[in-house]
Amino acid sequence: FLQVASPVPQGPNKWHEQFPIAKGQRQSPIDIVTSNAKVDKALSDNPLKVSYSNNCCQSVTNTGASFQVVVDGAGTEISGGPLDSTYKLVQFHAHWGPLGGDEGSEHTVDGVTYPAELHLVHWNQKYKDVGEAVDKPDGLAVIGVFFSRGKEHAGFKPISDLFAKVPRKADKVDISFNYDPACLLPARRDYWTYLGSLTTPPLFESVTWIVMKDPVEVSAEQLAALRNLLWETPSGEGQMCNNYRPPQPLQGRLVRST
Ligand SMILES: CCCCCNS(=O)(=O)c1cc(S(N)(=O)=O)ccc1C(=O)O
Ligand SMILES: [Zn+2]
Repeated sequence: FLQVASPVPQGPNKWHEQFPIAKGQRQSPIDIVTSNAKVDKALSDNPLKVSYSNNCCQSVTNTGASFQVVVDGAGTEISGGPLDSTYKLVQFHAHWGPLGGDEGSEHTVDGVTYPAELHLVHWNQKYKDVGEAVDKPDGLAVIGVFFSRGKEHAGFKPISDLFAKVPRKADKVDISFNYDPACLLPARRDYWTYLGSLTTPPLFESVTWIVMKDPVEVSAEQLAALRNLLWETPSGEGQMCNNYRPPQPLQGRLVRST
């Protein structure tokens, strides 16, 4: 009769016990100190090329840690900028804070947080699949887009409207409409880039981060819709929030800028 509940996931400050790489040399996220970022002409000489198709998004799932829009790789590629190879989009998700708060992003800019941060995850086509790429030093490229609170984002609405349909872990709904994830990128394509890691376990140091400088505006209602997603808390099921890792030591890494 002893109830053995499934262990509630440990917070970021405990991850190092099971994932020692949490204290590694190229962990993410980081605080981007804009005055230390180095403009690299090479990044603009070979501009980041984002070519997504508008029928690549298959479904939205509640992973128990975020929402995840699963993408089939057909034609959704990025290249150029800091990338030495072509990478394909596999999924996108986000991290966010408490209702109405201003923290929630993973990367911060001169110590400033945003209410949420979107991650578009891509894998290097030199590997046979994402499972092979996920722990290689050049295996992944993640585009980070800050969400700020403002007017409604028409492009994010079809996705944010689906969160109420996937309240619990492993819930999944198909995306039956055409959707081009490029609509989530800011108009100005300037970014910072540095070598880092996954921000959730297994925390592999396999990510070339491309963090867009400009946030995109989403409405308070769209940020609130993120809380239609539920997850396990120590006191039972609750609204998913504060699913972000705080900034990690830079360890002498260079952040480059367009
Ligand atoms: C085989 C283990 C896969 C773990 C990494 N998968 S992932 O899609 O890259 C990912 C990235 C990230 S992040 N925040 O982009 O580093 C978060 C979650 C996941 C996930 O799998 O849920
Ligand atoms: Zn993420």
